[in-house]
Amino acid sequence: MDVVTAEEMRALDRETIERLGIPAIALMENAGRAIAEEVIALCRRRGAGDAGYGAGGGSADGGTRSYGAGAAGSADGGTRSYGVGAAGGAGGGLRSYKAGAAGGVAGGSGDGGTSSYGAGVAGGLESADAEGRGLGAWAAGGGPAIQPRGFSVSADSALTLAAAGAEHWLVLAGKGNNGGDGLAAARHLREAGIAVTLVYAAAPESLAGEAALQRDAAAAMGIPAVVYGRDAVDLAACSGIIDALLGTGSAGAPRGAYAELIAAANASGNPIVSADIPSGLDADTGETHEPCIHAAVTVCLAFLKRGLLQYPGAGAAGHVVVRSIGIPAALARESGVRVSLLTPEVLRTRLQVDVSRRRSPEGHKGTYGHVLLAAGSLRMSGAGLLSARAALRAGCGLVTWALPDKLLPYVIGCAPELMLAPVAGSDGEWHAGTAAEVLRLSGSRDCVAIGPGLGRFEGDTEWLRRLWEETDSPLVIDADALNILADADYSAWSRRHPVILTPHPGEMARLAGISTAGVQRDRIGLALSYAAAHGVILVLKGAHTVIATPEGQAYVNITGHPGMGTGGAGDVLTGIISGLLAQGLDAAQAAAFGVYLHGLAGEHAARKRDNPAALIAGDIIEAL
Ligand SMILES: NC(=O)C1=CN([C@@H]2O[C@H](COP(=O)(O)OP(=O)(O)OC[C@H]3O[C@@H](n4cnc5c(N)ncnc54)[C@H](O)[C@@H]3O)[C@@H](O)[C@H]2O)[C@@H](O)CC1
Ligand SMILES: Nc1ncnc2c1ncn2[C@@H]1O[C@H](COP(=O)(O)OP(=O)(O)O)[C@@H](O)[C@H]1O
Ligand SMILES: [K+]
Repeated sequence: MDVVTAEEMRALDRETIERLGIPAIALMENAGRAIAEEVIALCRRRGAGDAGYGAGGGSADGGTRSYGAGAAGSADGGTRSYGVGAAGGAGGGLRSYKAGAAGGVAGGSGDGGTSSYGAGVAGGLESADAEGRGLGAWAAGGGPAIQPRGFSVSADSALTLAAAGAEHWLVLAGKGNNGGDGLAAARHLREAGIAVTLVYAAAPESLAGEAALQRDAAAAMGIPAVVYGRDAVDLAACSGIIDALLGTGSAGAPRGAYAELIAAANASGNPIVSADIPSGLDADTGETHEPCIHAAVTVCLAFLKRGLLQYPGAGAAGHVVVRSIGIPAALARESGVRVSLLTPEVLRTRLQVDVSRRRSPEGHKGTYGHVLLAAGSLRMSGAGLLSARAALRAGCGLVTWALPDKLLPYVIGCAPELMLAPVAGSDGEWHAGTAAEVLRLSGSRDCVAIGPGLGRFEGDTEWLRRLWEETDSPLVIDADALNILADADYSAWSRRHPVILTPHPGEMARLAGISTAGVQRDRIGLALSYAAAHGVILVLKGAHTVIATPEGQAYVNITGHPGMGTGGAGDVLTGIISGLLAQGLDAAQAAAFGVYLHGLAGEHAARKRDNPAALIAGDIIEAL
């Protein structure tokens, strides 16, 4: 699934309208319809008493694929493959992305529009609803009790709601195309029997283009409308709010009526469904302006926007559903969009990773590679142990752990599967003179990982430079080895094999020479620019870890759990990536798949505890 900036989205929009000839109003209609369907899905879930938004009914849409990324996301045996709706329907290409914390399989909206009677049914509520209405209408019309062969009738299950009369939604409409999307949604909701009132943020006469057409269509249907600042509006007096104030055309903090409506909507306590992005969010960076909508659901149109994946924006967006609106998905790649969500599909198709981690029937330990780890010091020997054990669990054949010799007696037996290679360090610390020994050990290894628990020592820059320049295999650089790099001007260091850097935001700040807040402001943008400038694979850790390649490709991971914020979790990641490298994955594959597996293991580990706060790094290894 591709992830775009606002500018890329505008270019894709133009391309669709101008080159493919798909009218802008058609895209807006599709957007409005999609938003209305998601509002109805939310109403159904609420009717079913589901407070979280992750447990809706199944999908009747053959083209609907849901991707669960919540803490207790879809339990699919750990493969996280897409859930495909049971029955066929129209409307292919609809994809949803679930980022909420609530469990369950994300419920797509049903689209039984072209299905024959009784087929194309969604799970639970939707099917009963669709059939019930269809029968009722038929009977009321006095038609035959038995349908003639070859003739079929069905209600539009996507737009049917059993208790529609209990709902009244306000549509907050800005004067741009985002407002136009909201106005189109209002008509579809009205068609579903839901009461709707439009709340214009600006004088309706100021709307232009397609948004003005939507304004006129809504007026022609007699949908009631008020103008904020001119008419009295009580945002608490409704059952839900569509936020169609600002989208990707938003610039800076919301002003005037927009700001007041956003604040009032948040204060109303009503669920808010945002069109495309929550108003007040920077669509590119994920920064939230003051004020910013706190949405229950965001119906993102056509492609995921970067801001919806980056915190705090990802938090403000609630449950994110990406809906296709008629812009061909393939256009993104063709137009040079280089950021994608790290899904199993992306791992398989774009990164060519064998996600099954299949073993050859005739394989042996030599088949799966050998990791050399230079890590651990007196006070942080556990970091090395965690990395080494994680590398083994990632499936590599052998792991040799090079460590200061004083530590040897203490770690012998901790992990009998490991090979230990003591180097000079009678005080339990690393020394510059060990470079030659580490280099010798690295000679017959498939990759080298440096850093967890390493500590700093005199001459460490020159020590790292030698390993950087002379090891004849891919390198993974973590923890204190990153701090050594940050203090060195390593741009002149030569390197023949790929390097993977795995900084957390604090380490990234030191590497980039900016503040940690500066790192978090636009993680995707920073990861891309740093990786390209320094010719490294960059793994910027934290919630929604970003993996960026020197060639300008980035992947955003959504596996993981807040319980993973615990000492040593990063050491485990270093081990996993190294273990995958040793098995022959290339650097981008190992970094991306390693991050993905690490997050997945964190989720599994969190589920095993009574409370995920109890999670410790070793649990992640055991859950691999
Ligand atoms: N493929 C696409 O890109 C499509 C986009 N659509 C929608 O169009 C949106 C983009 O529409 P627009 O480019 O018209 O822009 P927006 O509708 O996001 O906002 C632009 C309007 O808001 C005002 N504005 C901007 N920043 C403001 C601020 N900080 N405070 C107050 N007012 C502000 C501007 O003066 C302008 O009138 C998307 O987010 C999406 O919802 C859909 O119509 C379908 C097609
Ligand atoms: N809220 C979160 N959601 C997902 N993953 C997280 C979260 N918090 C931490 N992690 C993951 O846990 C790991 C922590 O790494 P790091 O900060 O380097 O820990 P340490 O240095 O103690 O090993 C990273 O891979 C990070 O992405
Ligand atoms: K919006």
